Amino acid sequence: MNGKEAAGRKAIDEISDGMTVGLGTGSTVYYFLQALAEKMADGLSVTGVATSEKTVALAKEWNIPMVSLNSVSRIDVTIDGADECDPSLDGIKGGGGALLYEKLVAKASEKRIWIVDDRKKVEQLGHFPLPVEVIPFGWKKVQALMENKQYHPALRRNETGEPFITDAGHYILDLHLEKIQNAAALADELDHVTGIVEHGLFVDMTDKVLIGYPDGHIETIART
Ligand SMILES: O=C(CO)[C@H](O)[C@H](O)COP(=O)(O)O
Repeated sequence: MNGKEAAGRKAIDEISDGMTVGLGTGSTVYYFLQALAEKMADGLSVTGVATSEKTVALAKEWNIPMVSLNSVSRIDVTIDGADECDPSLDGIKGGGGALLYEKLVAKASEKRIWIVDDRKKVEQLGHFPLPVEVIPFGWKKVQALMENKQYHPALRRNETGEPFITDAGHYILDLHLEKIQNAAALADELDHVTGIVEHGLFVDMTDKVLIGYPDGHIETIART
């Protein structure tokens, strides 16, 4: 057991029969999907809405029925990972490149729960590079703007050195900020830059965080 596995498996307690569940992306969500598949083999019935092609593939492998975001009127709960989470339950997501679909699914959800290991818990956001999804057309203009603002953008690349392409066909600029003084203000600023499709700041969007520790225990922080 490690912290990610502990948190991922604990999230199964949030799921009831008949729910429509948003399925996040990443190595912590992997453990949640595994636990979900086990429960479904025992008779639990849920429908999933995936946040990435990777999650679609895992869900198919584990026979978790999937529907598209367009075809559901509501999602009961979404279980997703995060790259950093601060004491107000704001965070950075998109380390796996799925931030756009993750935010769309999160916004369509009644309840949003993050599963993280203890290394993701921070006092202040920003040490983890902030992913910003940009359209390929003219992306260097957005990069130049981010450079002018001293946001230290770096184009994300894959193992072969090519630009990383998101499931929606966009590029990612990772902003090396070190410290984010005001997450809401930065989110608002990035929301208004032409060419930026989405960013990985999730502000006021999470209801509960399950933090897993290496010894298997869980710390729960809920929005009050
Ligand atoms: O935002 C994400 C993907 O876009 C992930 O939730 C985040 O990167 C955490 O991943 P992991 O659980 O593998 O550490």
